[in-house]
Amino acid sequence: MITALKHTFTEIMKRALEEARQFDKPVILSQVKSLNDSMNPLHFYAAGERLFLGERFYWATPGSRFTITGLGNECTVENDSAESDRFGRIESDWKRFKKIAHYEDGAKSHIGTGALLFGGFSFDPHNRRNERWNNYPEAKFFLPSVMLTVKDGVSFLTINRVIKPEDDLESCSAHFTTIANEVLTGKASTGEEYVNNYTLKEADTGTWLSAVQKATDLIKSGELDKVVLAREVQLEYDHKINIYSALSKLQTEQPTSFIFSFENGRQSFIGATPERLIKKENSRLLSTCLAGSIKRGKSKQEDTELGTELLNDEKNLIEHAIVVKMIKDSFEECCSEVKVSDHPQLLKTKNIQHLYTPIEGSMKAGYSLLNLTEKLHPTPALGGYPKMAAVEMIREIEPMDRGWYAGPVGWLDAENNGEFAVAIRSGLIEGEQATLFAGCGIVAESDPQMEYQETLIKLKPMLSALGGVNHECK
Ligand SMILES: C=C(O[C@H]1C=CC=C(C(=O)O)[C@@H]1O)C(=O)O
Ligand SMILES: [Mg+2]
Repeated sequence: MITALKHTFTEIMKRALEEARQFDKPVILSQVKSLNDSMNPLHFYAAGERLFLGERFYWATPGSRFTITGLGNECTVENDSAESDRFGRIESDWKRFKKIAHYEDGAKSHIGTGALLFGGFSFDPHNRRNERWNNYPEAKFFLPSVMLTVKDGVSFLTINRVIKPEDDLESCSAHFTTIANEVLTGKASTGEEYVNNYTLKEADTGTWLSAVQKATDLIKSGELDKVVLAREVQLEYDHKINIYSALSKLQTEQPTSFIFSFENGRQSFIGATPERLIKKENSRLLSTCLAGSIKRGKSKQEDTELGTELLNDEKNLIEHAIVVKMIKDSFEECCSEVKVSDHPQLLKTKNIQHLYTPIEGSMKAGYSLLNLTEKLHPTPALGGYPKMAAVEMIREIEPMDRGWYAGPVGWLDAENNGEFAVAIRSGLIEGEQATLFAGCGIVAESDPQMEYQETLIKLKPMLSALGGVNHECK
């Protein structure tokens, strides 16, 4: 529970220290201020490089209406459990912390301020591991040292400290003062603008096409209804990739998507995903069924015609309906007042149009955000249907390790409100190298070459953000 008290911050710190000593357990103390001048969240991210390189995150909802930017890591909540309890363990480890928040300068408790965890989950803990994902375990979250939350143009600064029984008042107090001084005066270094010289490698294209063919055969023989198969491409630059510049481009070019970055040591996992998995605001739950795709038109008229074609295309409608059914069934189990429309709409991003059905409900007692995340993941937009058969088929025939691609990425706060998106249209970046991922829902009517073309469109947002928009994959 967050406790907001009208005491001076020193008194609150003393109380947090006493509690830590009395129960011999760390206490999270959060100081939240509302800022008079709004801050640019990406500049804040860039300014954090000097002190917090390797421990930063960024999250922006479509249109940047809500952003959280975290710097530093007060504590990591993680597990490498291959069992289904990896979600529940994050929740119980997080609940175990006593949290005390102090809201200053008229700031009130807002969802997404105060103590908050940001991170994500891998797609499939049972899949083989590629060593590039070594620092991304099955579940990993950071409690930032300092965080900027911007909601509808209003900025809040949260400073967190994990207070341990052996801490003293002076060092705690110095932590809050130093961080506030550093981040409010720090200058953003946005890095070098680069000329994009890179080479692109597509691994296993033939293997992927055969996998799609095999999947359609198995679907036709009745083994399952749908499976999502993904592939990866590797980019090698002649300079270090500028993450700030990539995030800025994603933000400008993909305004209908969630923009995220999880910087973890020397690697950053970033992307612009149009697909929300789950959002919880008090008892209100929202999810998005997004599956079925077509390219954008070159003219307005062609774009509308393509959209109409998608809305009436049987193969894509089947791909979409399987997702709606699964999410609706899960919502009906966990929610009252489930609302879902009978027909999909179109969701357009810069490069692609999708079939889109939002779904909402009022969460029943006994469920939680991470509960729902576990229940939904992977939806048939990322895994397939039935779930287990699809995930097993992916393990068997997809020629790669997805790591965190297509897994849930997002945040939860002290009240267990929060939001997760599915980490598609994404890439893992380290130094001069990037690995980008894209997948497609395969149903009986799928044609391998058409699905391959669909992956090319899905790679475009990240290729463009990294400066390679005109590259045509083979
Ligand atoms: C798996 C991906 O997209 C999913 C989300 C929307 C549409 C999809 C499709 O039409 O195939 C995919 O299910 C991806 O972008 O890597
Ligand atoms: Mg598709």
